[in-house]
Amino acid sequence: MDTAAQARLASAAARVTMLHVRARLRLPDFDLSVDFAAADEIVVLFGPSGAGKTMTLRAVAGLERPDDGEIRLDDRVLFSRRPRAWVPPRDRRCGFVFQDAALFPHLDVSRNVLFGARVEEREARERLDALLDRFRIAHLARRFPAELSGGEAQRVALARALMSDPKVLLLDEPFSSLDADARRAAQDEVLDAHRAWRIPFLFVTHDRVEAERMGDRILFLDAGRQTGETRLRPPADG
Ligand SMILES: Nc1ncnc2c1ncn2[C@@H]1O[C@H](COP(=O)(O)OP(=O)(O)OP(=O)(O)O)[C@@H](O)[C@H]1O
Repeated sequence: MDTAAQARLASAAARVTMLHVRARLRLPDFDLSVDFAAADEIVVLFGPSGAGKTMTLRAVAGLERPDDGEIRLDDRVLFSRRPRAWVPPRDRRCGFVFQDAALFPHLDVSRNVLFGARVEEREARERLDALLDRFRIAHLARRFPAELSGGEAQRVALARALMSDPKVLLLDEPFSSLDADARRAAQDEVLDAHRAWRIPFLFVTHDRVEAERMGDRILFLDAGRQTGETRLRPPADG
């Protein structure tokens, strides 16, 4: 990768960010109630189907409005019940990688990634090239989503989410449709990206092996409640 572009990606990553999530959300069957913080680490949200993992990510991204609580990135309040505060999703600086990649079918790989851009065109082009390179998808730049494998599509989704220079990355069971080999490769890709970006990653899975492979910390969720927490790796210095 071009060294100037690499440095630019890395400098965006150098900022230390702390995400604070305290949210209560009324759901049809139970109240979701979560209270945790994430530093520049990978926090896995782990639990059975319907536990509230996706809803937690959606609340952080601003796709759901909690009934109570506060969500904060460093000092910036994204949501608060009292006093009232609400930052719309597009201004939250949260990258989101969905279960099925959710690429725009009518846009090629380059345009899908560029869609996340928040900067002027020349800089966006430079970031695009660096990200295509980093995620080994430069040779796929002109292909459309229907012409990609599942693993390639998720690499494009990851590049698109990071294109916006997010302060937090949300990943909702991103690899559940991949076979074992592709899944392992994709997990390595995310671990590698986390080492470079050093921002909080919230990673949802209901696969125990994946949770232990990916997480610095695992938060256990069941029927909307946090039922426990395990730290797998010590916090990074500083
Ligand atoms: N759009 C919605 N409107 C109302 N309730 C919903 C909606 N989406 C999900 N729920 C409910 O909220 C609860 C939490 O769902 P959520 O999708 O967060 O679970 P999850 O832990 O991510 O599960 P899975 O592993 O199956 O994706 C469930 O009881 C679900 O039925």
